[in-house]
Amino acid sequence: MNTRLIINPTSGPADKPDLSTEIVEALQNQGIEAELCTTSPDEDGERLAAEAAKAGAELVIVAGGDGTIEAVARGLMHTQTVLGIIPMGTRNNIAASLNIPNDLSQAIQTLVEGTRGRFDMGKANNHYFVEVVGVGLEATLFPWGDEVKEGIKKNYWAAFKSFFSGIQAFLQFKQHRLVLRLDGKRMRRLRILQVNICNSPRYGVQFTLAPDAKMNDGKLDVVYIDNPSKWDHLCHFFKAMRGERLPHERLNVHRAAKIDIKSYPPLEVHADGQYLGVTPITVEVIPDALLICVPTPELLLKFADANNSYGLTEQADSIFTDLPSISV
Ligand SMILES: Nc1ncnc2c1ncn2[C@@H]1O[C@H](COP(=O)(O)OP(=O)(O)OP(=O)(O)O)[C@@H](O)[C@H]1O
Repeated sequence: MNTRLIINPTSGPADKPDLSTEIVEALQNQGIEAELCTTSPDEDGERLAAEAAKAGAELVIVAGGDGTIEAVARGLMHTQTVLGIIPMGTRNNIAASLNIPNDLSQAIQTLVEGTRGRFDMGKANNHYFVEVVGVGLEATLFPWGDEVKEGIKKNYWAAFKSFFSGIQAFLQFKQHRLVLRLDGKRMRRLRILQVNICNSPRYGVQFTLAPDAKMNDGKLDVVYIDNPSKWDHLCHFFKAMRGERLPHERLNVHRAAKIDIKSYPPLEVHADGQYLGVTPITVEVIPDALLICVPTPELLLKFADANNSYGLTEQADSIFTDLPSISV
């Protein structure tokens, strides 16, 4: 089978060794001969993936974190090339949302014995994303989050300073008035700190903000607390980090295919951590945008029996048992 392997050798924690050789060997042991390409700071993987799809590759395997997987996904959108995922990042939210294990041998077993299914992506104005759009406080804080993440890899003092700048920005941030339209229907005006529009259940620092979001339902989950205090907001996110939902009477979850947001004054927007500017914004689902290789329910049971430490997210029942597994 015509296969390309795209590796980001820098994905994951700073002390993680480059596992390229192990990955290539582990694939070869399973009969997968892949053409190896590596990403660089100027080539995130999108072009490498698009090029492979154009050349007729049946499978593009990406070994990297969420940023690299997302770039490769963009390159494969609306093609017949299957995306295979070997999670190598720090957070691995996309893999977790698709029940793909972090364990290298199980991820490769998924490529061999798994099944392919079509999954949705999202579009925020003209930007394609896989996980989430955040409008408001989170988008304002994201640059500090990234600096802390980079600082932890390279310079603890810089991470510490960024952390305190982030706290200052959090304290200064005020509620905004916002008008939300779901599938063209007008909603009442809200007062919010943040609205999230989720394609996948999990994103960021392992926030499971939309535990019921499915990446193959042709919808996006819209999550917000109307008129929250800063304390409500913190509790909401600490709960989401533990995979739980805050019991709060003004916590709202809606499902829609198209969401329009206006706010006064404008709020900052990010999609999967990339800054997109400020509101107004239109976010739409792109149904069935991507073919991805995922574990079958039987494989998930095998993985659970093997007692791996990975938390499965209950998407198994919506994953495609009727499609043939990918042959290598
Ligand atoms: N060869 C390379 N050298 C340095 N940086 C690279 C290289 N290839 C890609 N990058 C950078 O890696 C980043 C993407 O990292 P990625 O998201 O895959 O890993 P992560 O941040 O550790 O994982 P996660 O997003 O799951 O937490 C991008 O900023 C990209 O520019």
